[in-house]
Amino acid sequence: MAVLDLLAAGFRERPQAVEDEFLISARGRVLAADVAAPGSLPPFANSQMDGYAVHSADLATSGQPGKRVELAVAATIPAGFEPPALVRGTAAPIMTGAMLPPGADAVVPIEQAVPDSFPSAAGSPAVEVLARATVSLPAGVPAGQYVRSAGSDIRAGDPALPAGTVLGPGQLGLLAALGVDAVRVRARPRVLLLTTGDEVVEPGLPLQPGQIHDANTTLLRSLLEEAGATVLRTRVLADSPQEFQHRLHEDLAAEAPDLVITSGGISKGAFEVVKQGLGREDVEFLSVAMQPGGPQGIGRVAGIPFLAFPGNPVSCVVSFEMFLRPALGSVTGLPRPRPELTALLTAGVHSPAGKHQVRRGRYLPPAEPGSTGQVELVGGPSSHLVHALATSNALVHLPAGREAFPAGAEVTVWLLDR
Ligand SMILES: Nc1nc2c(c(=O)[nH]1)N[C@H]1C(S)=C(S)[C@@H](COP(=O)(O)OP(=O)(O)OC[C@H]3O[C@@H](n4cnc5c(N)ncnc54)[C@H](O)[C@@H]3O)O[C@H]1N2
Ligand code: MOO
Repeated sequence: MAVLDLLAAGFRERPQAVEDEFLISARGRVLAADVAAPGSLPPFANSQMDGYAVHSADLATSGQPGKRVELAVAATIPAGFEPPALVRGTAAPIMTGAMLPPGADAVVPIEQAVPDSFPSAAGSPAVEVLARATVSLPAGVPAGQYVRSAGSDIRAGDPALPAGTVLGPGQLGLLAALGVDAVRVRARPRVLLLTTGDEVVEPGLPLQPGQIHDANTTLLRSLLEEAGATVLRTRVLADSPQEFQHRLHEDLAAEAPDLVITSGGISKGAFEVVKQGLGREDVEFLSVAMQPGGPQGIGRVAGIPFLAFPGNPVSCVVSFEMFLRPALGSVTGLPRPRPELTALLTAGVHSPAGKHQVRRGRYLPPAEPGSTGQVELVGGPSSHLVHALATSNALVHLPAGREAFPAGAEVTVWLLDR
């Protein structure tokens, strides 16, 4: 809740909370305003089949079923042309998607005609091909048969998509069909992501003794982007509080983000760069009764929302999922991609009584739909276990106030792989 208040206030204060995005790069974005259809779909009555456009009255039933009618063949109507009116007593070869000629009110598929195929159009001028004297068609064709009438999908001016719609392929396809090439979407929260630690080295660079590769930047960037935020800048900063403070203020002055996230440097050691560097800022460092993700920092730096996550990679993930993802969802309008289920533990486990422990696990769906699945814990509770994280598909909640969870105990899991 504190994180949501912090983020929502900051995001609302930002002048550009919406932006225009071309359709081609709008997948996954959230519509900021209702979109009304600028035109109808289909825009004109057209044929649903390759066949003959007819006046249904010319094929009115006047005898037994199976009766056929011979009609004179009119000029062919390919897709993409505006045809002349259909003369009574004639049938015009028409292709799927081609505009129905004025007067025609039905289409007979080519399969029901005699002959039941069109001559090849290769090399012929489009509208003059397929000249044939007459065609035999079945009688008793109802008006409207195989006609896709104008506006039968959506009418001009009708609501197409409401504000708040998440733009997936179907929604983007509709907008494209309507001729819309850009949409107003909610702006993405912009994040400055700082990782700290003298021991932390970018992936790809060699390690000296005592050093480790930076997992947190990649983990947190991926989580942020998946949750609809954009990362303005990332940095790996050394354990110098002065340099940390200097760089942070420099970055904030260059381009103000909506949120700053740091990882590391906030617990009880001698070199807690974030804690020491922000001594005079409006940031509170606290200990949450959660494991991993116990040490946390929250506040504002130069008025900008600020969160400090602990340095262990799994602590970052758990902090993100518990505190930041719900708050980000509220400001972006994106749904939470973490289904919450109940599952039965495959083996018993102990958890510290005073803490909400979040373990990693593999969720196994139930054999019978409607019954409860199982979850098998992967790795131990320690927050450095990135391999265990990578081979898990769920976070497993062991709530505070209970120490023993026997095999078969019901627990809440959040699925990670959706
Ligand atoms: N005496 C105490 N020691 C510790 C406590 C405590 O309460 N008392 N809390 C422990 C817990 S829990 C955590 S979590 C960590 C949090 O410490 P910091 O936030 O200060 O993080 P660091 O010390 O900088 O790093 C912790 C750990 O994570 C590794 N790390 C840091 N950054 C990265 C990165 N970008 N990629 C991969 N790994 C990273 C770092 O090397 C450390 O191993 O404190 C405990 N200690
Ligand atoms: O709380 Mo720490 O985040 O266990 O690793």
